[in-house]
Amino acid sequence: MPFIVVEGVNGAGKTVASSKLAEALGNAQIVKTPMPGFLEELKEYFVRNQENIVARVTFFDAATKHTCDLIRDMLCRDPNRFVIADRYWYSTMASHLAYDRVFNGSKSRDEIIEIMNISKKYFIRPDLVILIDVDPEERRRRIALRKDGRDDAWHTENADERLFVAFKEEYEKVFDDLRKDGTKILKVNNTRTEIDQTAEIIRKATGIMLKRNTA
Ligand SMILES: Nc1ncnc2c1ncn2[C@@H]1O[C@H](COP(=O)(O)OP(=O)(O)O)[C@@H](O)[C@H]1O
Ligand SMILES: Cc1cn([C@H]2C[C@H](O)[C@@H](COP(=O)(O)OP(=O)(O)O)O2)c(=O)[nH]c1=O
Repeated sequence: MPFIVVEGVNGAGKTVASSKLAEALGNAQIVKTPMPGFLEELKEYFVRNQENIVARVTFFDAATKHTCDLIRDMLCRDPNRFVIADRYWYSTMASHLAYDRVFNGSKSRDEIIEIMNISKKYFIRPDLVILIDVDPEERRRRIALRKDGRDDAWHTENADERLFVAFKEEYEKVFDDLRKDGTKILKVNNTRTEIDQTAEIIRKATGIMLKRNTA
């Protein structure tokens, strides 16, 4: 039941890396958090809403649970299939703590952690979590190259480097906890490598860490 999560800030290269990894693994399916089509209008509302961070995190938590339920079904139907999640619980935790810090002076920090720790019990634990990192300048360059130029991690005109820095710092804390509970973590810096080089690093490391042949 191989379940892999790909995490990273927006523009890190999660989507590209997930599809390259799925290609290399063969029998693999990619899911997203939130899944396209999951309560889209509400998602748009909450993506714009930075004031009520507790309502926002509750929505994204439910979206993550929805993705998790799909993953469970997929893994039950075909135990040999790899499922790759482009964002998961860790995004929801880290992004909302970052939001709260930058926009609300960490007013709701304890509440976000409490909500997320309740929901954690319902989540399937991944076999491997891949964290893709990218330096700020390169991330800016890649975001600017996007068709609409939007920084879609935040979908907001208030998106700025403070959020990016806070998101990365919160990811680090989330990953410290993850390491303590024994989850396998692969950290890859995607700043100075070409897409195919990054894909190759991830393919090889995934094979070794999951003891699978990914050649
Ligand atoms: N190693 C790389 N070198 C150059 N461009 C990259 C690299 N990895 C990803 N990109 C580009 O950066 C952009 C963001 O990648 P994407 O996979 O959409 O990121 P994410 O899903 O994390 O937001 C895309 O245009 C992608 O083609
Ligand atoms: C999981 C999660 C995602 N998001 C955001 C990140 C994206 O902007 C959006 C997902 O929208 P989507 O357009 O589906 O993904 P992307 O643009 O990254 O390919 O949801 C949160 O704000 N909080 C969360 O907890």
